[in-house]
Amino acid sequence: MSGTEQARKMVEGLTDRSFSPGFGNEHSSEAEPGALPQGRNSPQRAPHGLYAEQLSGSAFTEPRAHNRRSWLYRIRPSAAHPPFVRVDNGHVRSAPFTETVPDPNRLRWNPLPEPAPGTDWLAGLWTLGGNGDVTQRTGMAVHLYHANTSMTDRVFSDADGELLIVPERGGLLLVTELGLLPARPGEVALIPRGVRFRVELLDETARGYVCENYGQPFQLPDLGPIGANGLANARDFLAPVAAYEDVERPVEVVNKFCGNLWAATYDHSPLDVVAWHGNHVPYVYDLHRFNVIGSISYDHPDPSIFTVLTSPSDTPGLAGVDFVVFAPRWLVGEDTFRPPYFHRNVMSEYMGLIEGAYDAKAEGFVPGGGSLHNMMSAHGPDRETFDRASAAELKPQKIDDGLAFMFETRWPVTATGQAANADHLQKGYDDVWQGLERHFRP
Ligand SMILES: O=C(O)Cc1cc(O)ccc1O
Ligand SMILES: [Fe+2]
Repeated sequence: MSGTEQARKMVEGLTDRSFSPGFGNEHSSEAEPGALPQGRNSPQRAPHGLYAEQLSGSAFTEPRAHNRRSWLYRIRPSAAHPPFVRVDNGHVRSAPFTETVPDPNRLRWNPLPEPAPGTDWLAGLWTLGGNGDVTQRTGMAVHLYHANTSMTDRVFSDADGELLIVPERGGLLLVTELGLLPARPGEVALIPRGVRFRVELLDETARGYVCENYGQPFQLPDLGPIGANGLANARDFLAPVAAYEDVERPVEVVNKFCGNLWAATYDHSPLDVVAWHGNHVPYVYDLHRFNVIGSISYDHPDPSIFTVLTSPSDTPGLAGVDFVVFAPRWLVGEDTFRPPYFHRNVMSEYMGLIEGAYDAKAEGFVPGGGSLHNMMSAHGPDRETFDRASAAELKPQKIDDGLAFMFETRWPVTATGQAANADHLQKGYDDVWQGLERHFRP
């Protein structure tokens, strides 16, 4: 059986009981009866001879509402490993991004080229740009991936931040310390800072996007006057249940630490957590569950209304990074230019397309590609979209042929050298706004 078939079989075996729902919950799970200690975290001898280990994602002293940690009960402690040594960073880059100067121009890329045979998810990870500083735990990076092979006897963890994975083509099976999470195009998965995982492919190739968030963990946005329900509902986020592997053979553990990749070979799989409890957990979310709220009178609402997850910065209301989705919805605005308006924003916007088309761009913005509109850059509908939307008959219209998203950040995104010089960087993107004639004739 090929790796892909095996991964598919594992996913077919998953049921509703293979997931623990809720956002930010205290989850608990055991893969063997009695493996999870009751009434305490650190008994003198953990059940079944397991080792207890705490993994924290926040300082111990942070307010309870922000406090994140999980207790893992594992076959061997993570500490049992030889020294980590530097390995090639491949196409992975980190903040501070200094290979190019921040560019005020509007940039747009085609999808990543085909990977060489035998490229796994980590080898296929390619950094487009970002901001902040990994050592200060501020900012974010935009990565893309294109892979054709499952990770085998190697796992990855990121000390620099959490990873929001946005598959665009091909399903993934994330085999994590806390259990199994499938993530297909249209779903997003989050791996918390420091959690080890392996990516197996459910299809021949896998392509997608990753937001690496160095800052405060993503949380659900406050709803304000929207009320107690809406946007992404907490119950639709799914954490895994405990599932461990008992593998005694060399496994390479790659750790991204302060911008570089380091590796140590364990003599066993570190995905050996038999039971766990806590709230520092991976999760998956189906973007089709997003409850889209918009204008039912007039005007195009600001895209903050489409926020799925937000990573607050130290200034209230000013996100280090927001994850925003443009999901199928009805447009009913009267006397309204319905697509995104022309704008110059203080926030910087990286946009990607998961399927179909985006309502502000008639062509050139394709699934697997992406655009970067840095702070204050002028953008909005291309000429074709402007002409069409200005003349359209305003009957109720369903936008149902596209799923686009945005990583929106308070700091400008500086491109990596490989992104600024990529063959797949589109030439002449500015032209989409050419030919917007003057109509004003006083
Ligand atoms: O297409 C964009 O540029 C993103 C965007 C969408 C929108 O509906 C309003 C403003 C905005 O920046
Ligand atoms: Fe924009």
